[in-house]
Amino acid sequence: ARKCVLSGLWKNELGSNMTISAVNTDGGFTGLYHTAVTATDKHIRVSPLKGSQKPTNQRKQPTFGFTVSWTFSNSMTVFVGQCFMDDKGKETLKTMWLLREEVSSPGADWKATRVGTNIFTRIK
Ligand SMILES: O=C(CCCC[C@@H]1SC[C@@H]2NC(=O)N[C@@H]21)Nc1ccc([N+](=O)[O-])cc1
Repeated sequence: ARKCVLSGLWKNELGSNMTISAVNTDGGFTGLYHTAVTATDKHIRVSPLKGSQKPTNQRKQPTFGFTVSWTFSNSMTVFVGQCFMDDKGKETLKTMWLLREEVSSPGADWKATRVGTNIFTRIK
C-alpha cells in the first residue's frame, strides 16, 4: 500500500489485537479491540473502539487517535499515534496511550491515569 490506511487487522507487542473497519471519507473509523492484558481481575472481553485519522489523500504517514471503551471494566483508554511505512511498504503504528480507571472519589483522582506506549504491526 502506498499510503497507510488504518483499516485491517493489527497486533501489538503485548499480544493484543484490533480490527479496524473501513476509514470513511472524513477519516472516521470504528473497530474492535481484544486486549491480551488487564490490570483488573475481570475476564477480558472484546471492546469497541472509535477514532479518526488524517486523510491519506493529503498525508502518506497519517496521525490518528482512537478510544477504547472497555466492556469488562469501568475504565477507558485513548490511543494517539502515527502510521509509519518502511521502504518495503511495511506499516507500523507507533502509539502512546492513557488508561483511565474509575476511582471512588476526587481524592483518588491523582492515581487514576496510567500512560504507556504500544507498537502495532499488521496481522496478515
Ligand atoms: O485493565 C483495564 C482495561 C484493559 C486495559 C488494557 C491496556 S490499554 C493500554 C495497553 N495496551 C493494550 O493492548 N492493553 C493495555 N482497566 C483497568 C486497569 C486497572 C484498574 N485498576 O483499578 O487498577 C481498573 C481498570
